[in-house]
Amino acid sequence: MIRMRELHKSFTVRVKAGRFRREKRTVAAVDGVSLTIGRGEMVGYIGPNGAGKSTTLKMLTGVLTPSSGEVSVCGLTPVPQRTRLALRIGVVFGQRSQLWWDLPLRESFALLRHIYRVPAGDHAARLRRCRELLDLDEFLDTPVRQLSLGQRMRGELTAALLHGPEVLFLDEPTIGLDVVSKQAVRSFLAELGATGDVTLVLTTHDLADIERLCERLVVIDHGRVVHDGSIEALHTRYGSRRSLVADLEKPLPDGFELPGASLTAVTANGHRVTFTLDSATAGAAVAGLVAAVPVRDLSLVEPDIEDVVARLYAER
Ligand SMILES: Nc1ncnc2c1ncn2[C@@H]1O[C@H](COP(=O)(O)OP(=O)(O)OP(=O)(O)O)[C@@H](O)[C@H]1O
Repeated sequence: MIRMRELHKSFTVRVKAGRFRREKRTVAAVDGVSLTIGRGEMVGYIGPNGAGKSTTLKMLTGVLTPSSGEVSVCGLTPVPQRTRLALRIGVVFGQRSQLWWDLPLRESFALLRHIYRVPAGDHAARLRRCRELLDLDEFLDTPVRQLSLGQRMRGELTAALLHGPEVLFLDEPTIGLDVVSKQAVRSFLAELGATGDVTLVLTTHDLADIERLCERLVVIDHGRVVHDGSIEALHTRYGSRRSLVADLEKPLPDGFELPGASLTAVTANGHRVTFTLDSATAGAAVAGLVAAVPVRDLSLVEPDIEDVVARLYAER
């Protein structure tokens, strides 16, 4: 559905060199990305600020011409075949709007139907589904400029889907949304993905989006792919470990050691301890702990994707 081969995009920028001089410098925003994304995949495309995510999406959607390399989406070459491509893809850029600010949402949707020449029945069915799943009804007649960010984002998602695209590109779809709106958007996308009809490529700095939605995670840094695989593969590669958190009746005896685990945190009163499980199984660690000291409560904490991604970014 999406193919990139040795895709490059460079920008020429002028930088200050001395008091009066400016020098031309070339920034390789995307520096040899090769990826294939199949029909129905949900792919998280992440990376630190300036990594090249938006530039990649702009090349995939026909906004920017690549400096070199090949790109195809739905069998089309995005820039020269942009008009045909627009009928087959949906795009949501969190910071930009595709709606008409002065029109009520309902009228924006009606205009889009005409622009994309969507048969009335298909349009009505898709809109009905979005209204239900994204709770649009209470603000369908409000001009877009008066919508809250969360309401507008739900409108943007609907606008991107009304023509029935095969691929949906989302750039930071949950940025700035409150917890409830974020969950509404995520559940909606999860449901959309579950149908297997839409291929979804999502960039985000909110890793909860990825955990909830994407089986495949592509990490890009300095314009290059540094990881391509599942979240589990990322944990395995970076040696993420689970932790055992225990509330104790009294502090641990001096010099206490748990084989195969390391003590990583102790509260000031010594009553809450955290062990990272290196080679010990959770069962063995719990048994070792309860044999040494009376335990009030225990929990096992899965490795945090934020931690592993922070380590990956820091390493580079
Ligand atoms: N139009 C442009 N002109 C010059 N340089 C640009 C332009 N667009 C992007 N860049 C540069 O290309 C690099 C990649 O930018 P890009 O916007 O793709 O990053 P990003 O991964 O989307 O970052 P963020 O997470 O901050 O949105 C950056 O160094 C940026 O300054």
